Amino acid sequence: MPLIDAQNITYAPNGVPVLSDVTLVSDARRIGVVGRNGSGKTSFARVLAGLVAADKGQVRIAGARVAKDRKAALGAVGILFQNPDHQIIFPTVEEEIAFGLAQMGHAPAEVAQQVQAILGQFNKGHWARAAIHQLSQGQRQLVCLMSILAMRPQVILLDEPFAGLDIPTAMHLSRVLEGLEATLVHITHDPGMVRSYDHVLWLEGGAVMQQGRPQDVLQAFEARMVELGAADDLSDLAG
Ligand SMILES: Nc1ncnc2c1ncn2[C@@H]1O[C@H](COP(=O)(O)OP(=O)(O)OP(=O)(O)O)[C@@H](O)[C@H]1O
Repeated sequence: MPLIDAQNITYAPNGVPVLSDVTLVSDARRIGVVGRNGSGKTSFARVLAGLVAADKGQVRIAGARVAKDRKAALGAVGILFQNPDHQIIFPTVEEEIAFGLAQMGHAPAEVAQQVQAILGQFNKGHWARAAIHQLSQGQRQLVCLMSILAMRPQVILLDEPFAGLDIPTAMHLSRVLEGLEATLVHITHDPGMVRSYDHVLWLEGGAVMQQGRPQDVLQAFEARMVELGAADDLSDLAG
């Protein structure tokens, strides 16, 4: 079974069609998802992570039925949002990182040891007791990433993780992400971010417009974006 197996996903919260018949079945290690504002990228990420259930079709990541088996999902897939404040629940760094590990069922002593291990890996042992609200946005994003990595998911979903970060911070975080063993699914409206990837999926109006090799998909995507941008007709804007 492929690592990512999402077939014919339809998602219509409160009857509003957001995703229709979206399929991504892949073992590629670096996957990009591109699309305009409102094309359904974040919704697709939430379905892939099992945070919401598809209305039709099913998602398996590393064999786990992510929407049904939440405990297995934590070890299979992690999601890094655009805004760290949408993710952070706890006042201190160590509590935030410990939470997911505890949810996975690890004993308290093991949780404490793994929190120290992941902080040490990033030379941030001194952050353990730090108040998260006193960290910068880039630092809070790193706390979110460490929280995910501590759970060692096989797939990490990145939903525009660089928005709001300055160039050096974004470059640093980008290097950390690219160096990861885990499979990355990187959601972005910026084709430059995923040009070197193995597979790209283009969403348009909640459906797959095209998917395949980045050079093919991104060329078509960019041509379409320039065409739309050049048009005067604002009625063509999504939403
Ligand atoms: N729970 C919901 N109920 C109703 N409509 C929704 C819901 N979730 C998403 N939508 C709608 O689905 C569409 C896709 O939203 P989504 O956030 O997935 O797009 P996106 O591609 O991530 O956009 P952006 O790049 O602007 O973040 C939008 O029109 C949004 O308003």
